Amino acid sequence: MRIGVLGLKGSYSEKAAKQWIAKNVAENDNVLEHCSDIQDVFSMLENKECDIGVVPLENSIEGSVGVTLDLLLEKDVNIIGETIVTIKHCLLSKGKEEDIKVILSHPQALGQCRNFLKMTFPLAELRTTGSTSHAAKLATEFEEMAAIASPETADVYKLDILMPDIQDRKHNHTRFVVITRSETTENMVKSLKQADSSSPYKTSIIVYLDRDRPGALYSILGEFAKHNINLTRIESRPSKKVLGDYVFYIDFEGNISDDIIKDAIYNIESSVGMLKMLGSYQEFDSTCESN
Ligand SMILES: O=C(O)C(=O)C[C@]1(C(=O)O)C=C[C@@H](O)C=C1
Repeated sequence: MRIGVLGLKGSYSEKAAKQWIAKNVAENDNVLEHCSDIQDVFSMLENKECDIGVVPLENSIEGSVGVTLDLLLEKDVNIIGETIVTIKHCLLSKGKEEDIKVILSHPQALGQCRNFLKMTFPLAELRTTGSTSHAAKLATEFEEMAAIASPETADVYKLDILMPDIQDRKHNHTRFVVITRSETTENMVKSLKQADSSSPYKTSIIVYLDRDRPGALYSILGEFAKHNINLTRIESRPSKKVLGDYVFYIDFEGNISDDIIKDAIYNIESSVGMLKMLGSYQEFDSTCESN
């Protein structure tokens, strides 16, 4: 299987992909296709240059990854899995702490270390890169550059860990989703390792209300309440049509093959402008977390 991941060798997305493959993919001849940014993962998938893609969706400190949310709506893809990676950012460089003038990383990682950067390197220039591993690779070129990336990345690019654990909160987790082209979803899901029946399912949808009216969102949420379906996440994103117009990303417990879920979706679909079914997939099981 060809798996599109964000970033060069050593990125957190690569770690997420390996973690998910180990649990869910039976075949051994898997090839990781390293993409320079999140758009590239979606494009490679669309162009059939990979079979699945692994992209970051949300982080416990910085929140949603907007570009992933937008592309989940725009592209003809489904979610077939999720995984959560513990993020431990380090400051990596081949120079010394006092020499650092430029700090590079993915915008999400810079955001997760915002207070650290302001307190410790108030004068450093911050530059964004497509991934944390790309930042690490660039930092190998100049002693005055440092990258924010994982400790494993230090080994890959032969950089020193100047400071470990620099994110602003002790606990830092990123949730990644595994995506496929819609036309291959069914076969792809069939080819995965036999699911452990005890692990619960989760379903993700995107809803556009179309017409702003009192109680529109309330009536959608009411369907979930009426069917006793537990929501795990709700997030709004601009529709990009006019200011103040939103699409809603909703995750909830249950599988689209369950009758109560089908029933709730049927009722919601008939009262909204658009409903995109992203997919039902097994919830990440934190009891088997490997990192
Ligand atoms: O740059 C990477 O290593 C990534 O996999 C991207 C990413 C993200 O977009 O959230 C993944 C995990 C961390 O939260 C920081 C960056």
